[in-house]
Amino acid sequence: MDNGKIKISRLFKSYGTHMVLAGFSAEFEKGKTTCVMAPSGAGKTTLLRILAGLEEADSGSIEGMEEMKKSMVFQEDRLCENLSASANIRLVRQKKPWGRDREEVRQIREAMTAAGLSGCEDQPVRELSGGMRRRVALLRALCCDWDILFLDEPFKGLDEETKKQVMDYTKEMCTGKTVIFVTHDSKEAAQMGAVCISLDHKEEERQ
Ligand SMILES: Nc1ncnc2c1ncn2[C@@H]1O[C@H](COP(=O)(O)OP(=O)(O)OP(=O)(O)O)[C@@H](O)[C@H]1O
Repeated sequence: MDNGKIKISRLFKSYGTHMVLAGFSAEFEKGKTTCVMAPSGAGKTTLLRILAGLEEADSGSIEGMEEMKKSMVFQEDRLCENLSASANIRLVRQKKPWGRDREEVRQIREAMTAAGLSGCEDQPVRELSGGMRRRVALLRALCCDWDILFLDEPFKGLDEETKKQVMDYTKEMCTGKTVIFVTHDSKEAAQMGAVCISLDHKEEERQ
């Protein structure tokens, strides 16, 4: 086993009679961003959920990520509506009460500023716009202790200018780390400096 790679071999996953993953195999290089591209419904989220341990494959193997701490941005924001933006970001961190750890306050403020959310720290997320909530969800996943990050269309719904700002910050935070990124948009993949692989292989695998 090559320690620098995550090796996925012949993953199968069906829902009832619907085969979503039909023997998917790939290698993801550690320390790099890999983009998984495929049309809608091809099974990208299913693959991420299996890799993140949220769902089991019917068969196949995944090697090389046993010890890795995982973080994920889902397609949905999955925020706690009544908590503030900063409290949502801190939910998945080990922490002292907010304000006691000056370094943490500095880090979160800096991240929020980088994502264009300066001034929203104490605002309940139910009062934020869709694009602001998306960025809180992204920061929550980025600002915790992780070895591998799964991004499921993380920039969806952001306007072009905000998207560029947030992508630049995300790329900086992901430099040298292992990221698996799902998108439909090849421009996003290029901007993230990602190596692209396709999931659109089902028919040839079935033959
Ligand atoms: N829990 C489930 N039960 C039944 N079918 C499911 C379930 N989850 C996903 N599917 C089906 O599996 C297929 C792949 O879904 P998935 O969400 O993985 O695709 P995707 O490539 O991420 O799509 P999109 O780009 O639209 O998000 C779809 O046909 C979907 O309806």
